[in-house]
Amino acid sequence: MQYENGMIAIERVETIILDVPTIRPHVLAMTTMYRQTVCLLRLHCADGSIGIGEATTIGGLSYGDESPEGIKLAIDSYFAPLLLVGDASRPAMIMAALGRSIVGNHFAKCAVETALLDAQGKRTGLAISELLGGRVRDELPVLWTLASGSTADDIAEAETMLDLRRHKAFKLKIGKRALVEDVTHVGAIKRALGDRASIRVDINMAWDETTARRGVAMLADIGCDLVEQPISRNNREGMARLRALSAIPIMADEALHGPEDAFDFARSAAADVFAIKIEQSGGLSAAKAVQLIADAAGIGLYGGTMLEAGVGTIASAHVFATFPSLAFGTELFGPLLLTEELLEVPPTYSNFALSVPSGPGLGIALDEDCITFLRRDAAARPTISIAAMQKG
Ligand SMILES: O=C(O)C[C@H]1C=CC(=O)O1
Ligand SMILES: [Mn+2]
Repeated sequence: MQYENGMIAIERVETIILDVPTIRPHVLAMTTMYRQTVCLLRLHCADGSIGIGEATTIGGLSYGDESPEGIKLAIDSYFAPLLLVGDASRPAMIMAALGRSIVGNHFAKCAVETALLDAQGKRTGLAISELLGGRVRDELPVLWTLASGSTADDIAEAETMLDLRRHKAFKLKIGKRALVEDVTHVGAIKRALGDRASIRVDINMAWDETTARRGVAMLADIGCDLVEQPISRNNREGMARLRALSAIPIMADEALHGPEDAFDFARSAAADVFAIKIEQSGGLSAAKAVQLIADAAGIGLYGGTMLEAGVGTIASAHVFATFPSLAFGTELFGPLLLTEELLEVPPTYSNFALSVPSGPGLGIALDEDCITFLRRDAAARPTISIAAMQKG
């Protein structure tokens, strides 16, 4: 229904769970990923526009407090009734209404806001980055995570990425093994790559503060450039103490759940850098608010990922493209970790950067055959093989 007063109804809210294998096991302190599970959202609007959004987590519930299945349930049961009475031409009004009625659920809110802005962009002819105030860059530097679980394989992978000119900054996932073993692993990779690459580490909260104090000093000595979330997301004072002692920047990730956390981190001088994630922040506008707080406080910025597939990655890219300064680049490599490409035209990675699409909305289209193939609820999966699909 298109209302006489110009309101545009949302006629259908569609959520789909997709399971996508990873190209290799991805070893993090809290889980090893063999696949990525995506909750895909489509908002079918009365003017014929369809907005798409994505909510993706890492390792089900092992990283944060929302899971893809839980997000689907929340959207189907609690978001949909509110969306179905909303005006799709007023995304901010809908998001404010959702904020009043639904506590938390940041990942689900992010998927909804992405889909609303995608539809709004399609109907106005503007890219999401332009709807968010305008982009200041068309390309984003992209790092790669070395997390195969083997030092030799990680070095070989990094050499390949450098040869391909795809990545020249690498994040190593540590915290699972003993401290000295981890530092030896980082040191071996740094020695092998030398000045050709920037090496950073992500501990994913696996250390206590005492271990972190030793670990950060050891990492600084071997040429590591950045330490991400070394301790619990609940230990903000510990982060401030580590930051005060550290010779290299300390970055907050898991502890940052939107503007309120960002404000408190800035006030407590508890991080040098913020890893901004659109899902953890509670949506694209909330991520923008985190950026503004960081800029005002002189905190450096890094564009983070929840290892989203194409939709969430491009939504993040639109937001990060609006950041005036992005001193530490981004890690928007999610689609490259997956064996299947969900988009009709894959994201472009070249010269160590991701190109931000410029078409209306997200500027992307889903590959419907691939979605049909990957959806968990497919009654009968098509017999066509993935290899055959890739050949076209
Ligand atoms: O940053 C995280 O903690 C999660 C994620 C981002 C890149 C990666 O490999 O894992
Ligand atoms: Mn992290």
